[in-house]
Amino acid sequence: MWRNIAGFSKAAAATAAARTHGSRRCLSTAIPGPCIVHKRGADILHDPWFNKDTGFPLTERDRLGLRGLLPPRVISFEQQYARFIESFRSLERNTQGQPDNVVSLAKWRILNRLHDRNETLYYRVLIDNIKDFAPIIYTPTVGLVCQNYSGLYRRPRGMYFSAKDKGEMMSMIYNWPAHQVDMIVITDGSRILGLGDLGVQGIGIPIGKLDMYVAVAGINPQRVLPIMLDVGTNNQKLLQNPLYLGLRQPRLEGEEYLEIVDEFMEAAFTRWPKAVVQFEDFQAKWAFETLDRYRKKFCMFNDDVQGTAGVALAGLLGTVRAQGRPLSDFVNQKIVVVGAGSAGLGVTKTAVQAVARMAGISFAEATKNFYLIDKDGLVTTERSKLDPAVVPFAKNPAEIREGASIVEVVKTVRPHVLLGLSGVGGIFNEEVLKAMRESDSCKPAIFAMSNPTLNAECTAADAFKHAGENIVFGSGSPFEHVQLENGNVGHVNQANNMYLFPGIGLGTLLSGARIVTDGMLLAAAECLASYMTDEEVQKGILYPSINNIRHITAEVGAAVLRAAVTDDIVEGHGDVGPRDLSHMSKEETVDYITRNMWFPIYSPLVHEK
Ligand SMILES: NC(=O)c1ccc[n+]([C@@H]2O[C@H](COP(=O)([O-])OP(=O)(O)OC[C@H]3O[C@@H](n4cnc5c(N)ncnc54)[C@H](O)[C@@H]3O)[C@@H](O)[C@H]2O)c1
Ligand SMILES: O=C(O)C[C@H](O)C(=O)O
Ligand SMILES: [Mg+2]
Repeated sequence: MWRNIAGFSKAAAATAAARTHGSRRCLSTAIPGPCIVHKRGADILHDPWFNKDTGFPLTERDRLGLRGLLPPRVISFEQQYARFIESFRSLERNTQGQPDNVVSLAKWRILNRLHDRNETLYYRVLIDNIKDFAPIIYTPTVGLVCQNYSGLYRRPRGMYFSAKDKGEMMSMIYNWPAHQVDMIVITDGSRILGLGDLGVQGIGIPIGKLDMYVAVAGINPQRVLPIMLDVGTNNQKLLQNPLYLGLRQPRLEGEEYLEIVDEFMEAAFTRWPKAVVQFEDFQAKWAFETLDRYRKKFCMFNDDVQGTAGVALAGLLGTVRAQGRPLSDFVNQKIVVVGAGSAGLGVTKTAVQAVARMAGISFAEATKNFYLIDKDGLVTTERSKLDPAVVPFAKNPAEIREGASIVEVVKTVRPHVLLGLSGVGGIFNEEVLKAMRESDSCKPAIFAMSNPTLNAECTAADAFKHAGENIVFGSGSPFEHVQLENGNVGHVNQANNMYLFPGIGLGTLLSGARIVTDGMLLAAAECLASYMTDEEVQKGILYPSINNIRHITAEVGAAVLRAAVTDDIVEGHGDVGPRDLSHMSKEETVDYITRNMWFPIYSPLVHEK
């Protein structure tokens, strides 16, 4: 058992993955409540939310005017499920030996077609097979999907607001057919994973993140909304592509840009005042600017800045535990962060704050053991035109020279941790990794957090091969565990914000918090950091298996909710008021959260005109 960084909450939650159920649209009951539908016949078959395909029982076929529109035999949900899994496995067999990209896109297509047809079955196969399917609907395949989006596009999903819609958004928002929206993920496509500016094609990211919200956090899929804010693109290849589906103009800048985002935020919160908005994959300058601009005004957070920071902090604390040292030793860890963008700066700032808090020193003093490297090398005070956001972390050039390379910094500093958020594949090369063998840590940690796979700073196999078999390893995209020469298995952690953003959104939503506070974000990180047992952490396992992600998400959601109560910003959710929330014990909060997580099962459909 260990105490967390703030020292106020208790350690490791049980890791047993409690399956969390909650019936469709009603709270968890053994028999699902009926679902009111305002359409009949073929219209129902074409609505993926209501459609049960061959699963419609005969009585429902009668009631809903479906008789004759389906083959006569009724197939059970379990049979439909098995049928889909079999077609997926057969696709795997039939594409063996084909290039990875071709196989990945084929898998994405088959899942996407199911999503378009039958949401209940889609989310059920996602939940039950999250380890296999997350890499398809999320990183890395989602990156490939975004790159090829204009060609893959078949039917719309989510909403598109473009620079041409200025002045119209307040009415456009009412075009969205669902009455209630709980979770919105928005991007402007300007920094999609490590793939750069993909313009309108970046819509794949909000779709993938919201799929995770449904599968992992149990957000009702009828209440999620992916948003693309198309303000143009600076990607010349896209601008020249005749099939490109976005605005063919350079990106708006300055006030013109902010006016578009302002207008969207006003429109969205006017229609759905209780929604939570997640900003995703905005280029650094707009990520920071919009976070500053909206975080006190709207219920929003930036996943790349804040979600990533929490996951990285949990990983950094886990690294200290993996060394067999007390958590208080975190203040002595030397940490090199490569990449000073929205993610790298968010991580560095949060980790420095944690050191300052633990050691009882100022933020400035706490930066001593942190080294920040960007595309021009080590950031020092000598650099001309220093970005104000990196100023607090700039080193004295007397310690190491301005612009020093990664390998130079690693050799000089002998860091405990080397963490990459640069978006540049392979920059933790053999020389850099070998230099980590001289680390002052008995268990050096390497986090290659950039996505997708080809943009990772190094592969898992190379990290264990060159940096040594005793390292702790984390990567943003999944890699296979590594068979080590010493007979052990080199564990690969997926250091990805997917372990936090679903719980942050869920806890915020179910508390009815007006805003997302630092206290809520810290609680999320602490919950993740304390989730693993000492025994697991000693083996280099810092995060739960993705198979347990629904469980950790409920725990994170509860931690976020309780922090919101502490910060006195909750307004309640549905029938549950702020007083009810504040009287819940920790266990009751987890129970409240899990009972409100949607779970895909067919409900009886009842037609109403
Ligand atoms: N694992 C996760 O959960 C997670 C979360 C957020 C972002 N990311 C990944 O992190 C990467 C960066 O995201 P971001 O939003 O910070 O991007 P960004 O564009 O804001 O920042 C990139 C940073 O990397 C630096 N850089 C570029 N080339 C470099 C080089 N050769 N050497 C050293 N530094 C270099 C840039 O100067 C910049 O500071 C992306 O690949 C993204 O997918 C991962
Ligand atoms: O999308 C991910 O997989 C993580 C992160 O948000 C990223 O931008 O890379
Ligand atoms: Mg992101």
